[in-house]
Amino acid sequence: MISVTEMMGSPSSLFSAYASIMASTMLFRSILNDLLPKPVRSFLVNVFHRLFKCKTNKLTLVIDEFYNGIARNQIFDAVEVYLSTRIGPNVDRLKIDNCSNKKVISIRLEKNEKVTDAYQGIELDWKFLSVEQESNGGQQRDMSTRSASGGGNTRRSFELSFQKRHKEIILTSYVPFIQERAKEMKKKERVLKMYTLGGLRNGRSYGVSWDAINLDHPSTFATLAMEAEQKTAVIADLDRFLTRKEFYKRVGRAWKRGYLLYGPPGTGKSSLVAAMANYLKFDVYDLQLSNVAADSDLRDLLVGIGNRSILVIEDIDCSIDLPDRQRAGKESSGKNSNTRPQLTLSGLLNFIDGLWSTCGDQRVIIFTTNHVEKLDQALLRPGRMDMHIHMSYCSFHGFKILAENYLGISEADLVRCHAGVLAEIESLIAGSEVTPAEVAEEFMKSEDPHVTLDGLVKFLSNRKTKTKKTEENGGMVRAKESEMANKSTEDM
Ligand SMILES: Nc1ncnc2c1ncn2[C@@H]1O[C@H](COP(=O)(O)OP(=O)(O)OP(=O)(O)O)[C@@H](O)[C@H]1O
Ligand SMILES: [Mg+2]
Repeated sequence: MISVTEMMGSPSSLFSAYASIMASTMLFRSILNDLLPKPVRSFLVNVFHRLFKCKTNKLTLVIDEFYNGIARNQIFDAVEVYLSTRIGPNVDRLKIDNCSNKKVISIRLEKNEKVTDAYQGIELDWKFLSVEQESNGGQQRDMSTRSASGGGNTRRSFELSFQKRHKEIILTSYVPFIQERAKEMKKKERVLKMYTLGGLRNGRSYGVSWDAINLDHPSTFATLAMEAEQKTAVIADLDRFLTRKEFYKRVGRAWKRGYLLYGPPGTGKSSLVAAMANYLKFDVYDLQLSNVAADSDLRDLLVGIGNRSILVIEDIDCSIDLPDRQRAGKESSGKNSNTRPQLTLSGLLNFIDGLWSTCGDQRVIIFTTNHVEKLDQALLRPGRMDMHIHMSYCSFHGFKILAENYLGISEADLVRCHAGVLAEIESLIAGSEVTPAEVAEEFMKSEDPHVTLDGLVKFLSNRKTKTKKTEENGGMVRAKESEMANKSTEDM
């Protein structure tokens, strides 16, 4: 980079100097092209460039989006947030998006846009770059290149230029200042992100990565139908987790917490994940294990997860046929040992306990399952998942929360205006295996509370009759079977 300002005087002389340099560069190049072989040519061009380059008094810091091609560069994220407050009249193009229920518009620079800033009297020039990379056919990849926002194989970076003599102050004071400001801003107007697995580029040559969208899930602890003590226990656990940085450090444990949510479909496991994310203000990383082919991909993904985040692995029992440790061991020593290594349960557990624990703070991991009985014991043993949360069928308490959410009727109003139907619902709902999702669906059918509550009574009665019939049929089948069994023993 040539610092013309330092070498020349007025603007017109600056321009003519620049023009003459450009002209001589072009002339020099064309002579070289005609006369000299390529290696000599490139050598001379390098020397020519270096001659001018050594006169520059500007330093440019390059801040790539990804560090090592895997982990997000936290400075990049901070700069992106910080620069959104520094946009001046010279910027022509901006990207905006918003998260409807939060009324927050997030503003980002478009590619090649520039922003100027000043810090302790130092002039600073920022530029945002976004470059589509050529595919390299699976050979060595550019380690700063990943896709973070759905774009293909794009290298996104910021460049910060300033006078060289300010290097120390910029690195030791300005950059930390940006990080601090960004942290404050994020805390105030935090728009949560939901990360899912990105598409594989070039077949498998670029591995796997996360794509982000804004997380706009309305579920909160207030809207969640859950037993009161259970809800209080989960909230208290999260609060404790958030404030125990020193504790985790003192006892030498990674600052992470694991939750296993289990229960039938439609009982609110995914809703609880969203409520936890909204409560903690943590981003969510939704990992579909069935799309992860090998331990090495899993490692890349786990390292690429930011701090203050929730990693969710839904339906752990059926998302992948995780071979248990013994089976995996036997297979690897058998004839298939030279095939591509597959994702194993031990690989998964090791990442949770090992690698991931050592890099990063404030991580929550959540597994959900409909079939806790199918899970490998290794996953259930104490210390692996810190809290097991059973999401069950809708209770009377759960019904009242849903009535308030969906119909806007408080418990007091239910007692006052719908006492008769309320008593019926209380007796029907106990022991009936109706999920909160089913109750919520009944509540969606009409806006008139009388109609809705009567509808729910009908639904619960029907369910009770059906359950009774099924039980009776089951009983008859069992009686018939034992009768036949008895008969066959008598015949012998
Ligand atoms: N406990 C609950 N509290 C409030 N709403 C609920 C609850 N359970 C279910 N719902 C409603 O039902 C819908 C489905 O629930 P959700 O996806 O959370 O269930 P799930 O347990 O994750 O089911 P699955 O096991 O099929 O993934 C939600 O969008 C929500 O509207
Ligand atoms: Mg779910």
